[in-house]
Amino acid sequence: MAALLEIAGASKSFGGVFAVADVDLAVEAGDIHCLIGPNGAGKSTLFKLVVGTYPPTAGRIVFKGTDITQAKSFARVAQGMSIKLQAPSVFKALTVRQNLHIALQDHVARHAIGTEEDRLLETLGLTSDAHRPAGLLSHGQQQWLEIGMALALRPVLLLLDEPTAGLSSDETYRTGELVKRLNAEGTTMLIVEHDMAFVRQIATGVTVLHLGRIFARGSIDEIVSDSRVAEIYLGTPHGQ
Ligand SMILES: Nc1ncnc2c1ncn2[C@@H]1O[C@H](COP(=O)(O)OP(=O)(O)OP(=O)(O)O)[C@@H](O)[C@H]1O
Repeated sequence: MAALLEIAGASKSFGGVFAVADVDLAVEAGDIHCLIGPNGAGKSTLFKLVVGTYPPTAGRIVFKGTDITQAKSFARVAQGMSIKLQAPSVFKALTVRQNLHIALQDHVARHAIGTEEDRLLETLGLTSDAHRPAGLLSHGQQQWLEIGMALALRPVLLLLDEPTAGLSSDETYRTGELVKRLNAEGTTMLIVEHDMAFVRQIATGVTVLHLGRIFARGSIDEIVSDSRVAEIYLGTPHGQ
């Protein structure tokens, strides 16, 4: 069976400099696939090709068997793709429930919104915070709320860009448990991440990008025991 997401020979150049070069990557339904690599490796650019921020310079992106290489972002979302970007963008003055309401109102029948809000609050562990302004939540809780807003679309593929950035180790662990719970409920994930303990907690497969190209791929154990991978991290702020 074809992969849920297939990236084939994808490249993206900015003024002749390749940020992503000839990348092949398949994400199977049910995967939690983590994309790692040193600063400037091309992770964010590859993500942007998947979500349609811009088209690739070359190559193809196929989602659920449909070529979406030239499709606009909204069309990709309509087909079941959802993304949570790194920078939090919750409405801080509104309550947690109101934030979820806004995310849900275009996707769920009006009479079912309350039930869906309750379900998401429970999933996110935010039931007791439902009536608090989102701006008063901890940074971790705001990240979870944003994941909840991305889930309002009931995506089959959820893309998370560094979901643990700025989180405490406890919040990071809880984010990992949330990711695994969502995956068990049927959401496939592609996650850009730097925190290797988090990657170990969640990943079913790992791809390492370096200088825009696929450098290594495998299980987390294969990746962390690969001395070539250790070498490309040496001297970077994210050295593990
Ligand atoms: N819009 C752009 N215009 C020009 N160059 C860009 C643009 N976006 C990315 N680049 C370059 O492409 C390369 C890859 O950048 P990218 O942000 O994709 O890497 P990354 O792996 O996400 O890095 P980080 O972990 O630091 O976020 C870098 O050299 C970057 O400077």
